[in-house]
Amino acid sequence: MLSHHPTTLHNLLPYDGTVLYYGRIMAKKIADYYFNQLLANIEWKNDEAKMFGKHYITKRKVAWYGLEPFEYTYSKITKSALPYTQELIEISELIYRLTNTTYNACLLNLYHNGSESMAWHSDAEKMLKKNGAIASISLGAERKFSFKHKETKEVKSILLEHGSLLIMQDETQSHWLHRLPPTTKIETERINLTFRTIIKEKSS
Ligand SMILES: O=C(O)CCC(=O)C(=O)O
Ligand SMILES: [Fe+2]
Repeated sequence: MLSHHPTTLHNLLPYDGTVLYYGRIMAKKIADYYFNQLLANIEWKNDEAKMFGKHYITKRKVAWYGLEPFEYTYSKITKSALPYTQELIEISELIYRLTNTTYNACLLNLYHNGSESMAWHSDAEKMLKKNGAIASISLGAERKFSFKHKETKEVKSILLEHGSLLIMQDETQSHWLHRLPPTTKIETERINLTFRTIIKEKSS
């Protein structure tokens, strides 16, 4: 079920990148189903980070899955991807049907409530395909999501609905930061899936 025809999608960003919000791409019942399945079946771990020689553990939980056991380094911690679960296979097929784009890995985040957030960053790690698209699926609590231009500091925000799809593509990661701001208004969980394309390192 596609709520918006692709030709009616408009770019949320005024320049230097493309962010397309597809809105809710599945019925509420289906979104509820995936939320519950992912909550139960994903190997959620507390995110760890090393900064200035200190070791931090976040309340937010994360998981890393892929079509191959890709190693992914974020917050200076390297993890090997687990094989896609049935739900990840189905959701990636749904994204393919809507956008005609494929991905080979998925980073998952579990925010227990509005106090858990993600700080300003861009997803431009070396192992990610340069200017490759990132497909973001949101399930559970509706949260605000913001973009900030690295030079002009212009901010654009959007509400990410239950069962929705957002695509970040083109130069977005080079010119814009994004974040999931904390909020005191949300007391329930949100799951986010970002499908990405990992490039294999050339063997020398
Ligand atoms: O939770 C979100 O919507 C965004 C997560 C994100 O930006 C990331 O995992 O890189
Ligand atoms: Fe991100």
